[in-house]
Amino acid sequence: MFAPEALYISVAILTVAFLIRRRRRASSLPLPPGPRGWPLIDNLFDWPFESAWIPFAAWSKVFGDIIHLKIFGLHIVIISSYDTATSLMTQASYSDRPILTMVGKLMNFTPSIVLAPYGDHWKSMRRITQQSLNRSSSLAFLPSQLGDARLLLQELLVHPENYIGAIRYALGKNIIENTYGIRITSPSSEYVKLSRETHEVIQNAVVPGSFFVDVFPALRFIPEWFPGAGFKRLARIAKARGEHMVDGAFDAAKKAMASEDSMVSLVGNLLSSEGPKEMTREEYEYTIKWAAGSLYGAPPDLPYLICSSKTTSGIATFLLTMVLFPDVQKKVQAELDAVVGRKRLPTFEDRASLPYLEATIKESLRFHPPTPLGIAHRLIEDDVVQGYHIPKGAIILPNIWAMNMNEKQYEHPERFNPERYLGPSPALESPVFGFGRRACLGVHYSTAAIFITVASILSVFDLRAQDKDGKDVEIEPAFTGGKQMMVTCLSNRQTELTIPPFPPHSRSHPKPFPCRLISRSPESIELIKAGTSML
Ligand code: HEM
Repeated sequence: MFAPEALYISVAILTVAFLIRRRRRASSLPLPPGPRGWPLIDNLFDWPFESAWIPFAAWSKVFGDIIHLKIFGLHIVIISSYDTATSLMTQASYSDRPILTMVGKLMNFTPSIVLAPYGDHWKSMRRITQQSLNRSSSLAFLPSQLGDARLLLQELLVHPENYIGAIRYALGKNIIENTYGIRITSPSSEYVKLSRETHEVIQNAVVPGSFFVDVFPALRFIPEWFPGAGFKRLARIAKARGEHMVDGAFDAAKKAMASEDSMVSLVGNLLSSEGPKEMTREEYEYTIKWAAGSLYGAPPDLPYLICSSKTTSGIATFLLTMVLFPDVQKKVQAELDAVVGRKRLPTFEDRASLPYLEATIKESLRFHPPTPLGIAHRLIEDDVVQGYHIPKGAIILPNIWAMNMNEKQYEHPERFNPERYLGPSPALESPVFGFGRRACLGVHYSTAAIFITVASILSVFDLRAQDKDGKDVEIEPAFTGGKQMMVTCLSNRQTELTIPPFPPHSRSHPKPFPCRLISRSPESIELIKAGTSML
């Protein structure tokens, strides 16, 4: 007679046997190839200090698309192939993040979406954020994005030299308003200031080598009064500011909902709904608070909290390419003039009729991605890939920059050529928004922001490679690079990072470059001045 118990037991035994065998088999296989290290310190001295994506790309030509490095026992795997990254990083086992000590544990930012480990809290935050940021829901943000682009033009008319600061403020204002429904009226508004102040203390904390706890996570247990334990004091201040920022903005959003001129916001919409049945109201509000806190902010260089910074980097690279390649700029403007004309400013309705501009945006993101090494994932269990053993706990870094420079994928990848995205068989879009279950949640929102910002600027301004006196200057394009990466990995050897796996400098943006914004005509100036009243 058939006994179901016997079947269950047999299946369980076979599964365990399979897993043990797989594990044994996996660990008997070779690790992926990579530079040969030294005893004990492994590849410590191989680790590139500057713009690591470039030497990693050169190694991939020698070792192949999967490179292995080890630093004090920590396995790091760098993937340079789009197909391999896509097939691996969509799997649940590749969807964890490294655990952080200073920023995550001591400063308490682990509950944010970007840092949260793969698990229930992260899944709930991701689900509710996706509800508001998916393709159709993000259409609700377009009117405010258009309004902020018009305000930006007015600011650029008065202070054209501060174009990066003005763009950063416009994007940050828009995120805070849409997330919390709190009205932001100037760069000195409370929640912009709070975000900047939190940023200041965290920024100090992530400077590599400043704190031994970066390298020895166990030091976090020493008391604050102990000589040399200044980092504990800093962590305490950052934690308090972070809590004030995340909790304070959440409470302000609740108050804003009750006010007469309340704005539609992500937090407001979520709080108005019941939430999932399996969650208590308290759990649901905690999830909303951290989901919102993860999107919050205006200042740059805080990629683990501040999403608008990557959009600013993307726009800065676009503007750089416009001054580097004036012929492309002329073509973009010719298209804008043909579709929008010179008597009004662009709107989102024009987007589908501006394929050359869309192609130029895609090409500038490919030309230099805002996060050339993505954001690190962490492997939850042993795996075998192309006959190599990838050990549990390995840090997985996708080399997006190398993928964008792959000759097999892109003809003359070093050339800036928007045409590759036009025609019947356009090139592959660069994976700048990351991979799999952890892929960027802001893709629709941020591509809309990039479109309306650059379309608005180019319809009324010419961008020239000139100094402030109007003298033409040669531009040698240069991008910020990633000094922190080694400290990141050092401190992560116990899978507890103090420096994030995506430290400030893993976000890369153009180094300051001369760029003069000159209004295209007297009519352009009138359009800018009338811009917001025409909405
Ligand atoms: C050009 C602009 C942007 C770029 C290039 C970008 C890129 C990325 C990348 C590479 C990741 C990591 C994906 C991975 O782990 O594989 C990421 C994660 C994320 N992004 Fe963006 N991002 C941008 C703008 C934004 C904006 C504006 C928002 C919010 C409105 C946002 C929200 C997020 C969130 C919440 C995550 C974490 C996802 C998770 O860990 O589950 N991003 N982004």
